[in-house]
Amino acid sequence: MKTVIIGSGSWGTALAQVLQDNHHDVIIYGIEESQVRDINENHQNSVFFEGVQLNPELKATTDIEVVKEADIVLLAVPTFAIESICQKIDFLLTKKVIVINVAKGFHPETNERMSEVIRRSISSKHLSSVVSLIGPSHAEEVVIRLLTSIDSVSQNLEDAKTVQELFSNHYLRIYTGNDEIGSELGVAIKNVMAIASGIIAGLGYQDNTRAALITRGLQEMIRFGTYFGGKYQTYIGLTGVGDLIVTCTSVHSRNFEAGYKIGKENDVTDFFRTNKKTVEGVRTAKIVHKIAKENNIEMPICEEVYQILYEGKEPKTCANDLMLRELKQEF
Ligand SMILES: NC(=O)C1=CN([C@@H]2O[C@H](COP(=O)(O)OP(=O)(O)OC[C@H]3O[C@@H](n4cnc5c(N)ncnc54)[C@H](O)[C@@H]3O)[C@@H](O)[C@H]2O)C=CC1
Ligand SMILES: O=C(CO)COP(=O)(O)O
Repeated sequence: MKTVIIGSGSWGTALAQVLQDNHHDVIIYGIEESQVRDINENHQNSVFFEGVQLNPELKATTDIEVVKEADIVLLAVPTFAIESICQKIDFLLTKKVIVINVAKGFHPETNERMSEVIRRSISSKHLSSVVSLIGPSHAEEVVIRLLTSIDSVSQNLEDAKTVQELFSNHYLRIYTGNDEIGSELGVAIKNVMAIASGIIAGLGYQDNTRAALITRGLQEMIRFGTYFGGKYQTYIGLTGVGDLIVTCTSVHSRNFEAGYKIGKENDVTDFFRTNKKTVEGVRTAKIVHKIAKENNIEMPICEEVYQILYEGKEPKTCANDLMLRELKQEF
């Protein structure tokens, strides 16, 4: 089975290396010629992983026609690019493929989850099923083969198992699941919580505050996810609390890093002026704000992050408002 990974960024490269380590037939398609050359000639992707030597067998190409040979296509591009890349490959696919999604967030205009976008954008004659391969996994750790566990989630459990077997090895353990809604909503919203976690760290708060944020953030994820049909159980798993912990506490998290800068400066202006990284939680905060409002779902932490990012509210004031809002029973 041949897998084509679309996207030569950090996660696409790390996951391609997993398949190469597992001796599967895999190639990366990238639009950045310099990254593709770096992988092929230097066995590095130095923009993302400074000083890391990749599996020397790993290959990349700038030729999109390579998807014609694919049995499995893994989309490792940011959420905003998923629809356009699906439309592009749909013209080229010659048979039914499993499409693996790893992006975390929503379509920027329609607010659909990633699996929904993919099913709408690739014709059924080319799509066997969509599998989301998601969970607590910083590419920086997977690429140096540090022990990691994530979920292979699909409405089609057989295809989820195929993906589980393909990627599992001594440093990456994959579980299967079929709660597509709960899992995809969980990994999207945790990015907003990671921004919040960075903000409180930037403001100078410490461990008590972070523990409170993670716990109450999880409650918001459960409230939102179960409202739309996600299972409660999913939120005590890898795509719930697991991914929430890793992004709220890790130095690798770009969402945390963004929040930290905003908290430290007590202002969002410079972040928007300078940021060039993929920080999915920024767009997700806007979408969650809209959906929560329309459906009357209480999301106080997400709402404060939205206010900071889009309404110019001062982070210090947000922290204060969260502490002093109406007192509640915990459950
Ligand atoms: N980096 C990580 O540790 C993890 C990332 N993710 C998710 O994976 C998704 C991708 O993120 P990263 O790889 O981290 O981002 P990245 O910023 O490291 O790389 C994104 C790559 O996508 C490419 N790209 C953008 N538009 C494209 C298009 N139309 N066609 C082909 N390539 C295109 C860019 O050239 C870049 O190489 C995000 O939704 C992220 O939340 C999920 C788990 C872990
Ligand atoms: O999703 C991730 C880890 O599970 C990556 O997090 P960041 O996008 O914040 O770097």
